Amino acid sequence: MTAPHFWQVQSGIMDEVARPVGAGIAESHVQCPVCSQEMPASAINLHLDTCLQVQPASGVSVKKRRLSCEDQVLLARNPNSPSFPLFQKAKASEYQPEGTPTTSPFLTTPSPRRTETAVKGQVPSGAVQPPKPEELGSGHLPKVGFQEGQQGEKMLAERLDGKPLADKMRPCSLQDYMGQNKVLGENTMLRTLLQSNEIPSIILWGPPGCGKTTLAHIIAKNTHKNTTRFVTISATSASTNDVREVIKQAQNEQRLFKRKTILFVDEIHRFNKTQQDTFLPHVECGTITLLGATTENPSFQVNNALLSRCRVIVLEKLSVEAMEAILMRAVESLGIKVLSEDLQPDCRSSSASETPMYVEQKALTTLAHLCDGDARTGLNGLQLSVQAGLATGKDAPANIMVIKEEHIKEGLQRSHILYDRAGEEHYNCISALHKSMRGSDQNASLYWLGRMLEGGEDPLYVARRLVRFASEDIGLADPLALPQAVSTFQACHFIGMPECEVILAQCVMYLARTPKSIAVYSAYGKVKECLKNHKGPLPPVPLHLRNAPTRLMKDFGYGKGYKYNPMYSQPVEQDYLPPEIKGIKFV
Ligand SMILES: Nc1ncnc2c1ncn2[C@@H]1O[C@H](COP(=O)(O)OP(=O)(O)OP(=O)(O)O)[C@@H](O)[C@H]1O
Repeated sequence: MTAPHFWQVQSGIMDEVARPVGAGIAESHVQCPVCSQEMPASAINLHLDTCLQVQPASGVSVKKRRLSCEDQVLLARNPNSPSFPLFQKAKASEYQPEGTPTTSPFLTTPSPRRTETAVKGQVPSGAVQPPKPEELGSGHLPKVGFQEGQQGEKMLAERLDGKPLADKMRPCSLQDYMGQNKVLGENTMLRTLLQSNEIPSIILWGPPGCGKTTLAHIIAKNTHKNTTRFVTISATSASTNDVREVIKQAQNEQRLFKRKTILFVDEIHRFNKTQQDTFLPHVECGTITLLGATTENPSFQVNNALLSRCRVIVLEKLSVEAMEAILMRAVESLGIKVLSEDLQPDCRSSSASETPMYVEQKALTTLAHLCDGDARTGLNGLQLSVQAGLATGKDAPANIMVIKEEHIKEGLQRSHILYDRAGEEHYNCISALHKSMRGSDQNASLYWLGRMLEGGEDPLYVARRLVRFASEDIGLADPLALPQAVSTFQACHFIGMPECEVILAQCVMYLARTPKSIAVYSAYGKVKECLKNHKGPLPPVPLHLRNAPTRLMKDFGYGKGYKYNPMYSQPVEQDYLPPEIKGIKFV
């Protein structure tokens, strides 16, 4: 049986290889577009690899391309294996050393149409350009030697040009992936799975810059067999149609080429529930292995059904030690020398044309502390400092540039405080503030207040929480707390930031110091509980407690027998609760 022989022009989001439509139904046959030989659909992939190396098809340009890490790993394992990853994140593009043979037949320049229709934010892996200096990067930059003088300086500038240093330094292997020992150390579930090459669907949850995207790429590379391909999309830019297209392509790949798809969805929490639902059946049946990354608590942001089909791996902020190792690797790759405290820069080798660059060890340590476990912030801070050093380097004495602690601090001018006003950190910090005030710890209370305000929190949000606290945790132990908190809210409303920070601090200290009582809060809780648990219709309001504004109501007995307390000099014997719940105590 001969399969139809027209070439399907797929939408560009995933396509770089034209392939026969209709092939693959019950061991159908397809015709090789290069040598016209017919063969089972399952064999076309391997055949094309060999065939195209022998005789490239006319009209199919077999261009040399920068290989991604995935390709390199794949080729190292099996130089003849087909390789046509259909997505490649621009930021993950990797450096292909000159002269490395490219054996994949499908590494072609995409048609303009395909490029145009590419998923926003994605670069089809066929979008091949010769490597530009700013794109060089496979997690290791070629080192720059200062003995090359101004040329070395120029090369250093070029290395720093273009893509951010953090992207260029993205590790390709677990050896260069620092920290996260809790999830990647010996005998951890993830490491065992990686070793066994069997990867389930995973949600990587962690703060920005802790290495979620990087780890997903490493996982994909690790499992990259002939039978797997890696596709990435970002939930910030991909539409529902893009998701459907990815799934359709994954199904085709499964059906025609028996290849599974590992789909990396960055910022998966940005997809709405419907979009997340789209993945469900395909994750369930194994067409797609989902690797999702999120900075938000997945229990709130990821569909429960999807969550139950994935393992959640929690990544933490990178430790200072891990950050130091990451920075050191970048510094080495850039050819910058590290200056420990007792060492002086070596001027002897610098001629008038040379501008060697050094970085103080102390500056690196400070940067590792300041970037708050976010490797991207750390690497970009380093990049800025080096670039600033290069810009002013000409004036440096003896043509030596030393990056000092103060340069690093300037490079990190923006607030490095991690605080996501819309996300989990917002709730974590307000909870910490509430608990510190409850524990009457003024110091801690002020600290958490500062974390929020300096991170850009809305002061009125904090003020509203203080009003609530004044009642919930202080209540009648200090009835002045509530007016204090309400005044604070009003004052913040009048004045705004930054002036209102001291007003908030004053109120926080007052609330932390003052005595606490939850009597009101818990009593009202019991009332709610009583109403919720009441079986049958709620008891009517006793007649003597009812108001009787009309004659008819009076005739019905409303208000009858009510004892008006001010008329009595003695305490009045009277029931105020319905007889059905007489004697119940809330206080
Ligand atoms: N554990 C790590 N080891 C080495 N480098 C790392 C590590 N984590 C992050 N990096 C560096 O930081 C950069 C940013 O990391 P990555 O994109 O993986 O973070 P992320 O957690 O996905 O962040 P975001 O949530 O903001 O997308 C990487 O390109 C890499 O250079």
